[in-house]
Amino acid sequence: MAAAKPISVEVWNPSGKYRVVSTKSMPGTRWIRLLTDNDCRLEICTDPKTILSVDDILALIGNRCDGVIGQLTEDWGEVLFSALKRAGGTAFSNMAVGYNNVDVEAANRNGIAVGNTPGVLTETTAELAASLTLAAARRIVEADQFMRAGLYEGWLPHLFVGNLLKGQTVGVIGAGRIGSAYARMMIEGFKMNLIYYDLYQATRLEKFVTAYGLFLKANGEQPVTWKRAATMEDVLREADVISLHPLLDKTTYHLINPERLAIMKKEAVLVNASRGPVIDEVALVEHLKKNPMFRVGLDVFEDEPYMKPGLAECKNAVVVPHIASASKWTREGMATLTALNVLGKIKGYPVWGNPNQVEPFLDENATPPPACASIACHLQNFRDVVGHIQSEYVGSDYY
Ligand SMILES: NC(=O)c1ccc[n+]([C@@H]2O[C@H](COP(=O)([O-])OP(=O)(O)OC[C@H]3O[C@@H](n4cnc5c(N)ncnc54)[C@H](O)[C@@H]3O)[C@@H](O)[C@H]2O)c1
Ligand SMILES: O=C(O)[C@H](O)CO
Repeated sequence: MAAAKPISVEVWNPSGKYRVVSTKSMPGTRWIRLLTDNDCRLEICTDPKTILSVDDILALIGNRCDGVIGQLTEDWGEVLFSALKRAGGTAFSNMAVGYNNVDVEAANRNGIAVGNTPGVLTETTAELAASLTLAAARRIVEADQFMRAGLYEGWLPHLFVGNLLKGQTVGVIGAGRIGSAYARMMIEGFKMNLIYYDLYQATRLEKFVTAYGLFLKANGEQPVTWKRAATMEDVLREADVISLHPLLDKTTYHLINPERLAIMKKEAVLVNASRGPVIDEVALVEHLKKNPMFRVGLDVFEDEPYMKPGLAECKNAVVVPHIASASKWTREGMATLTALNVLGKIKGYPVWGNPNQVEPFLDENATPPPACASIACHLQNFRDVVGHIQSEYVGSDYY
């Protein structure tokens, strides 16, 4: 096999015993300190390419590498995991909670633990989903463009009329950590009623809505209500706003398809901050064109970084470039968790007991616990991944 092309890196703590590679520079410095203070030589890729190819990453792994911090845009399969194993590596962490870019079986075959970053991005991502909901419902982007184009001539009764959220129904598909956080924001913030669909019951979320409903009633206001839908179609038929928060797997690929779009309300708002392929984007573009009152807010796209033809021209779509977890605190925390996942595995630490409670790892003023913060897939601990890592925490009771 031809030697892989060298790729530029920035080296920290050159004499460190363990070699850790990060395929990207990440926000903050704590993650760097945690690794270098623990005898790691850290190499951060400085190649300006946005998405590294498998060959680029092979070059980074080289002949000796203990662990890699990678990105959701990279294709982590047999080629990379077997190379990492040959280089003596045991640890990989995705800088993301979702790891649909990772072939966990290949990682398992090669004895590589796979880490992810749950919890630290829950509120940040839910807040972006809420922002997209408001932007789509109240036509913020269209109105902004109108202003900047110098078209505003004065207040008019029909100008950019949108949807009121109060008293309407918010539908959540995938009421896990982020879906539940989003639901709470929309219910508490806008007094919306909830209908949700998940494989598991979101008991804590249900209790929250019940208690909030009682509070409103006691104060002479219309109480909010909740319903766990028996089918996804029930959510799509009943909700005025629908936000998608499941993981991407075979069961959620093209979950929103032409048939399901057809049963949604003509003036519904659909939001996606999960993964692009959860929506059949070609069908969505058709639907947007035929139904100008139907609006979407999209953070993710089927063929990122591209949009399907026609989407960019749809005025009833608000589109942002996969920035849902992009708050400073969250991105720095994600970097910390990925570093601690890799470091913990290299040091032989146990897997942290609850991947939904990662706060002890994020305290800047304390030494993190001697544990792998969140390992989604591990040779001796291949407990879920397909059945889902958080299977011990089912009931979606994270939030
Ligand atoms: N846009 C972004 O930047 C961004 C940021 C964070 C997370 N995400 C995506 O959001 C996803 C969810 O993250 P999370 O932390 O809330 O995960 P989570 O595991 O807490 O929640 C996922 C929920 O989806 C449910 N689910 C699985 N299959 C389903 C199905 N077929 N139908 C209905 N529900 C189903 C699960 O039971 C679970 O409750 C991630 O996997 C990731 O892909 C995107
Ligand atoms: O899965 C994730 O974490 C996001 O897509 C990036 O934050």
